[in-house]
Amino acid sequence: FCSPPHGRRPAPQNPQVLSKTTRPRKAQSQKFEGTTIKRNEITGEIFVARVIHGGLADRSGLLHAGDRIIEVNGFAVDGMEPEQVIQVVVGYSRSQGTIMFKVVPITERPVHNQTMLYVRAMADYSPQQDPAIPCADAGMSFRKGDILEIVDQTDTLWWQAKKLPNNTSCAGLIPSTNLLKRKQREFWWSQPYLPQACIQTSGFRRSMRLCRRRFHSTTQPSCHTRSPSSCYSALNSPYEEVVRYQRHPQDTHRLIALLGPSGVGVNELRRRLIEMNPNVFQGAVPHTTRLPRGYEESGREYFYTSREIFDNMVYNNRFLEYGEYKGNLYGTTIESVKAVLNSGKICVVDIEPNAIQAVRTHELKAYIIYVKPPPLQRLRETRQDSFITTNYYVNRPFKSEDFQEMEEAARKIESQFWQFFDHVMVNDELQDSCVQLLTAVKKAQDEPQWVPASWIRPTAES
Ligand SMILES: Nc1ncnc2c1ncn2[C@@H]1O[C@H](COP(=O)(O)OP(=O)(O)OP(=O)(O)O)[C@@H](O)[C@H]1O
Repeated sequence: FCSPPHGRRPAPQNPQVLSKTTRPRKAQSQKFEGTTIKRNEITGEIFVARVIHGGLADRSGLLHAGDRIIEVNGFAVDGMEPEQVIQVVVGYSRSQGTIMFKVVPITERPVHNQTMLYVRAMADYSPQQDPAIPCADAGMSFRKGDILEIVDQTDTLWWQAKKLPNNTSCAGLIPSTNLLKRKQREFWWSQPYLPQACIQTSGFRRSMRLCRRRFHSTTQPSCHTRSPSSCYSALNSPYEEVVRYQRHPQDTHRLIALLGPSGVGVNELRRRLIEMNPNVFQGAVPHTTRLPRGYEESGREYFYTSREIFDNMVYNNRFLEYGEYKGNLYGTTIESVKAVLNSGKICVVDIEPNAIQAVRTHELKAYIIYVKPPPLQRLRETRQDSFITTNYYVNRPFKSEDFQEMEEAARKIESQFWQFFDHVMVNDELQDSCVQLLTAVKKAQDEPQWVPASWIRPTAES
């Protein structure tokens, strides 16, 4: 039982007496009864505010939202505070094990004709830190990226949901989309203005420009992505509707997008995956405005184009991401990725976080794998014989600062983009990581996955 402060008065009908036999040890939990109650402030009458999906009251089918509670074990509850009613219920269930409610059922029960809805949480939520929740104990916390099954949307403000994989039969309260948006808006306005709030990537991956990024104001490359608002905004929808999707063997493969902090090894992993089986995996050939070198062939290392054509392609939104490095433009087009997918191979790309929105589309159906660095000590041990390439040095040994920088970048990426990751792997031992990656890629192609509903039922926006 749990008690929100106020309530409307529903129309009463004939009183009924319902009894429940309970086990005393569970009596202190609101899940025990699985309802919340409220008091009509004018009449002092006590009503069932909501019945928690899967809770005891719901399973018994005896109590419904809007029912008026008159007595608990012969004890009249009119005029009492909801908290006092709860104490009475808890007291009786501890001492006697049996609780008898006398209720006046609501005349018109709300019709539950909604279909089951699954969503991916795009924000974190903790009922314990939400003073507005009608009952914190009945609330359900979630982290961004969690898949939630919405089981009841009758209340416009507070929905009932279960977290998947389903390890509990009883639902919890979560804020509705509108309510959570309102909370996010209020939070957003209460924050000081931060011009650099989005992750500022210094360039784009080595695989595209074949030279490692390094922060330096004069040579710092700029990076752009296809989506106009590439930074995930707090004002976007807090829940994304998802559906279970399994690729049909005749469909093109899902794009595999690897992402991680600079130097963590996404390019190495991508390269090894393709090398392991070039008949199955392939990268997308990027475009560049730089001149071809002696051994290079157009369409193999790069597609070489003039700046004018490149600009035109940017204007026509043909790039997933593009950027400038040392005076030359580089970019990966959607067509280049599609060409690999249409050839029947699995396209593997490494992307900057800002390109996430551009690959999460109906046509590419990207499966995003986040490559996380291992703890500092393991980084030191595993990267002893490895080299990084910077703007100043080609292949110099890793330094402590590189590892710290990698950890810091990982923290920022995770805090901003975790909800978009379909799979997270730690790049510790390289051999193990390759096996892990291969397994994840196979799963992405052959097993059912949660994907945005808009990919399957395309809307005007997708
Ligand atoms: N698990 C690992 N153990 C040891 N060395 C690794 C491991 N993973 C990657 N490396 C090495 O670390 C170096 C950096 O890797 P890589 O170039 O793939 O980084 P990256 O994530 O693509 O970053 P960037 O795109 O900025 O170059 C390479 O020399 C690579 O061989």
